[in-house]
Amino acid sequence: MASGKNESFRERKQRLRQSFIAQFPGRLARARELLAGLTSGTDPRAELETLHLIFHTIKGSGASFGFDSINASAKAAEQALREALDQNAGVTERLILDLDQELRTLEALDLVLEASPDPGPSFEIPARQAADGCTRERRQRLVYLCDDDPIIAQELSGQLSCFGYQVIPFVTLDALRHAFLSERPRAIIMDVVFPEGLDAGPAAIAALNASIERPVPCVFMSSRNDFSARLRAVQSGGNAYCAKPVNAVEMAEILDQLTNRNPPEPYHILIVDDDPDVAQFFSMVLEEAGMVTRVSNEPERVPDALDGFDADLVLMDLYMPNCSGPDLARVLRQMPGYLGLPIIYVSSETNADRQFKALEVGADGFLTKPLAPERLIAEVHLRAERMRTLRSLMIRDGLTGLFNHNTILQLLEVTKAACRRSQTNFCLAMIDVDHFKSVNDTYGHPVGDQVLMALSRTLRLRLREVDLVGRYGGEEFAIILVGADAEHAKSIMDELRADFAEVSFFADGVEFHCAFSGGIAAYPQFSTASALVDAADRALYRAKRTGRNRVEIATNTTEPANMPPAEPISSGGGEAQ
Ligand SMILES: Nc1nc2c(ncn2[C@@H]2O[C@H](COP(=O)(O)OP(=O)(O)OP(=O)(O)O)[C@@H](O)[C@H]2O)c(=O)[nH]1
Repeated sequence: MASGKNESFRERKQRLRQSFIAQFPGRLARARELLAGLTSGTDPRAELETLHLIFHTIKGSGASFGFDSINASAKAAEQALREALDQNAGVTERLILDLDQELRTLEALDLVLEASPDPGPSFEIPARQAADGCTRERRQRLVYLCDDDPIIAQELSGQLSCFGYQVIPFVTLDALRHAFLSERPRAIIMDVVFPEGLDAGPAAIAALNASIERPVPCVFMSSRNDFSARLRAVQSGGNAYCAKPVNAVEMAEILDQLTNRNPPEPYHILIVDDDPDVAQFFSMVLEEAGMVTRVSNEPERVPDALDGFDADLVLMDLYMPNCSGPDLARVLRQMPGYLGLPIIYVSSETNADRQFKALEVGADGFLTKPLAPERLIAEVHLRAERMRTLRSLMIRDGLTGLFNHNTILQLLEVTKAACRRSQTNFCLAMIDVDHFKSVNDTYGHPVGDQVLMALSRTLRLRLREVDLVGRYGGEEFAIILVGADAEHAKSIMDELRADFAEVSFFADGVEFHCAFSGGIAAYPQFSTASALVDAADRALYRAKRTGRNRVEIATNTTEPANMPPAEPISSGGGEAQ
């Protein structure tokens, strides 16, 4: 681990420990004061609750900052108070004596002495996500493809280049080895059977990887689909296996995963803890692991903190003044949008019954303090990842991976509200594949699906991160271009249209191309979501009516809303365009 980063983490941790040490006497004094007034107080239960919270916090924070000496006494005091509260036993002499004794032990501690030197973190925090994901996404990635059949090698390389990969085909293993020595590719696509032998492909990959430290990701492709071929491929370090004939769209998806084309958005974690030092400590650990955090020390502020944060997960303290973790979880569960938000308690509460009770209100897990940073990172990562997967299933279209119909409409509303506030332009573009029925009728539905997947990939790859792309339905797509006026949006869509028309599709040995038409409606000329959709749709139909393979801008004039009759697929060369 780089020492600079490690040192700064240690320094910040040290600062939080110092803050804990500085606050420790004050917390004990407050406990002493409450203890002295216990027998004469007007609301002994409330005072017992406050005392319980103080000892609980001391125990949890102390453990988090590595003060083991605090644990036994704080735990004993907390337990005695918990029992008194649970049994409604009130303030007994025994309880006061026990608390007094534990408090004396704590008051006698010298944390300053104990605190130095700081042992430092005993863990490695994974490196931050690279921040240049967007630039990298647009850069072409070098891939080697080796197949002794020159037609397959050329065809597949050509198709994959439409998906943003620079694919170099080789027809011999020797040529591949030679190229590998001079420049390392991001991935290799490898045939299995070569003139050298039935397993020559996997053997060559195993040999190449044996000579380097980090193996290059490899996808095997073969007309052999038997178990032993797949086993050999796995044993040679293959990451994926495609049976021939290879589908270029699927292969592109595999390459995306292997070359990490779309680095994931960092996880967004909200930390709720009434102890600012503990909250800061968790925040520091998670941010060092590349996550984005927001901290709230007051439960009543949590809804505001969640607003606009797009949290993947909430880490929540169990005992907080005025509003416990379970109460807060209940409040959130009753608010629109937070029903499925994962809530994980982080507490030094070890009693299984109380943990279970806290979970019953709809929380998702319990992490017990003290919590080693690497465990905190792993747990948060795992749960946030699962949340993302589930959420993605709900908001994305299964075929293309784009936002589904409902989601893109919701995003249109959200964009409109944000752009109204910031007085920013945006456009809605609706596009529709031309003569798509003919593609299905001529080449079959699965080939039609490939066209839709290829179009969605073109949109995802070429548009900016801030643009939002959804499958509006069937062969129609909706794109929200933030910050663009109508003319700018038209030039972007025209460029995309030209790119897409270049993509070669192959079916039954026939090459064909597809095109799309588009309609653009600009905000604030059309100022509601439904007016935008309506206007973009009408402009789209004008584009269809006036020849297809073109993009039109919506005007305020009334236009006919009916689709023109679809023309039959053009003959000659199998062109669907
Ligand atoms: N393969 C495939 N086809 C789909 C899907 N969703 C809708 N379709 C087909 O898309 C076709 C749309 O055809 P039409 O609306 O007649 O229009 P078109 O042939 O694209 O002609 P124009 O839009 O007038 O250029 C229909 O045949 C639908 O069955 C899908 O998910 N996959």
